[in-house]
Amino acid sequence: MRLLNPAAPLRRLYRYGFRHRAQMRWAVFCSIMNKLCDLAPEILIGAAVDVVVRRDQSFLASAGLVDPVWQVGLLGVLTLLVWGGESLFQYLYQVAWRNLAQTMQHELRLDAFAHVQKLDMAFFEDRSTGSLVSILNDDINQLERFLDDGANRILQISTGCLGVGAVFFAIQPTIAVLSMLPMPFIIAGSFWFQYKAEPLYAEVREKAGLISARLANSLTGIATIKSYTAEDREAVGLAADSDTYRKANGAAIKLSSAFIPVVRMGVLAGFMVTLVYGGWLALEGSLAIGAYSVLIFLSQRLLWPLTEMGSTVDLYQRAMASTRRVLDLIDTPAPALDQGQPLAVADVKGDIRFDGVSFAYAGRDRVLEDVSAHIPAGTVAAFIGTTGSGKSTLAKLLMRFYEPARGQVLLDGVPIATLRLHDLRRAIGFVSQDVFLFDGTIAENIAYGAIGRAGPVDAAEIERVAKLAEAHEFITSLPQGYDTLVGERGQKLSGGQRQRLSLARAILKDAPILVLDEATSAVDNETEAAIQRSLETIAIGRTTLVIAHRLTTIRHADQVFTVEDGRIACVRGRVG
Ligand SMILES: Nc1ncnc2c1ncn2[C@@H]1O[C@H](COP(=O)(O)OP(=O)(O)OP(=O)(O)O)[C@@H](O)[C@H]1O
Repeated sequence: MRLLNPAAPLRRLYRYGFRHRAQMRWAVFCSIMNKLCDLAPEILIGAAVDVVVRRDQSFLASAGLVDPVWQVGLLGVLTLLVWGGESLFQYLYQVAWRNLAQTMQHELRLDAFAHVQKLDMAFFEDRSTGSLVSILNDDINQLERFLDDGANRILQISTGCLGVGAVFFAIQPTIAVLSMLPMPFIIAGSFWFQYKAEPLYAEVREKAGLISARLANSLTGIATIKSYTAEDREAVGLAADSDTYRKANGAAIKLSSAFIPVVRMGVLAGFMVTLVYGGWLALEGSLAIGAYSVLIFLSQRLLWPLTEMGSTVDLYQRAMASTRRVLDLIDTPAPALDQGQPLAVADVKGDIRFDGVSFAYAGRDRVLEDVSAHIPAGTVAAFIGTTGSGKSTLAKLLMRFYEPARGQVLLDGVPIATLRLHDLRRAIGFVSQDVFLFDGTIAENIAYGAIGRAGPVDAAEIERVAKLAEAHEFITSLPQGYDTLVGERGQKLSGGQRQRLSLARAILKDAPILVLDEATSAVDNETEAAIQRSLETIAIGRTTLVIAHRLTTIRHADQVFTVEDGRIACVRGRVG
């Protein structure tokens, strides 16, 4: 049962690529035809020897073509045809396999990425970005390497064995049986190798993922590394990870390198039988010289390709270890974004109710305990409280990044758990505590807020929301203005500038609910006061949740909820 396991990812891959089966069959056909054409010259050489030695007694003569000159002529034409056929099918199979590899790689990458985007937050918290990038990129590339060449090689080796075996049996069954005796051992050896190599390659891929994770982590935190002069420490960390990768590969290399010499000894045994026993038969006159030369040439073609089995199986194992990782990722259950009750954003009033909500992050103690809060439509609610008390968690539950363990969150009286996830999120403009900007221009980052909206966003609208977020002034003072590139994660901007762009983006979204989690914590008092004035206008007609530490931020709130240790400790009315 265990030995069948290595084929499982291949079967899964086949099922995955089933829609391309016509292309796969064509590629398989071309590979087989190429191999058959490739084997034919040896038979033609044998026939040529047969013609010149036995002339009008030759095999071709017995087939009806008596004149040796015509026999040689026919062999010439056949040689031309099979060489032409070999070249043609080589071209065709290469194009077919490579295109198939490109198509499947492209689709796998897109499907895997689309699926990863749907997975819930807890999934990402348990994995590093680097290791996911390694699956989405390196592992998918491994698959391309196998489909480019490995699949064709496996087919050609099998075709070679079957084709040559058939000719052997037709010419001299005893030699066929004897020379093929090592084959079961070689095939069993290949399975044994697969069995041994599978966990080794799985480990190699896992270690490769760890290196990617470390590199991504270190490069993201480069400023911290520099400020703590921790370059050497990071280099040591990478050296350790790289070393475990090297060692994991070392174990695989040891195994795969032993495979070819062992196979070669089996091959040699088969070849010796053909050479020596066939020679004796030819000397005795019971085997024609032409047939003997065909057997000698073909035994090479039969057995030597088996030495390639090692590298092919090696390539296969590496590819399957990667395929397993990619397909496992695709098979990870994800919440359905488009299931549930539809919600038209235009119909959302914005009445929010937390009803006896309790929640704990996976493996942690309770963060929220029986939280109940009602935020009527169109009002501003502020959440204050000590750091780590659970304020952001409330906002995340409203966004349904997580599901409560007990209780429920309701929007306009409907439990949000029953709503279509995408619709719910479209109804909320969310400025999270850790601002994230994409590598692109300022205008592109603001325009992100209009995704999903019909029609393009014009420059005037971007400018309008930037003004409301008090960002217009600093943007226009930059040499490229709205076309300024913000750098990865917006690192070419200050913290306060990033926050204002993130706010502008959320304002552009124009959602009936606005959640501001420490949205102005990094701007100065004067700018914040200006933003507050804008927010007062923006808040009209929508429900606003403000999470803040500064009292000035929540001055105009209709209600203030104080969160302490995961509970609502106090509710007050308007403070401003
Ligand atoms: N993804 C997570 N996994 C596990 N624990 C988490 C996670 N996010 C937050 N926590 C924990 O949950 C608790 C509440 O966090 P939360 O971010 O809601 O606090 P907060 O009140 O918004 O704090 P702050 O005012 O510092 O922003 C904290 O103890 C935190 O350590």
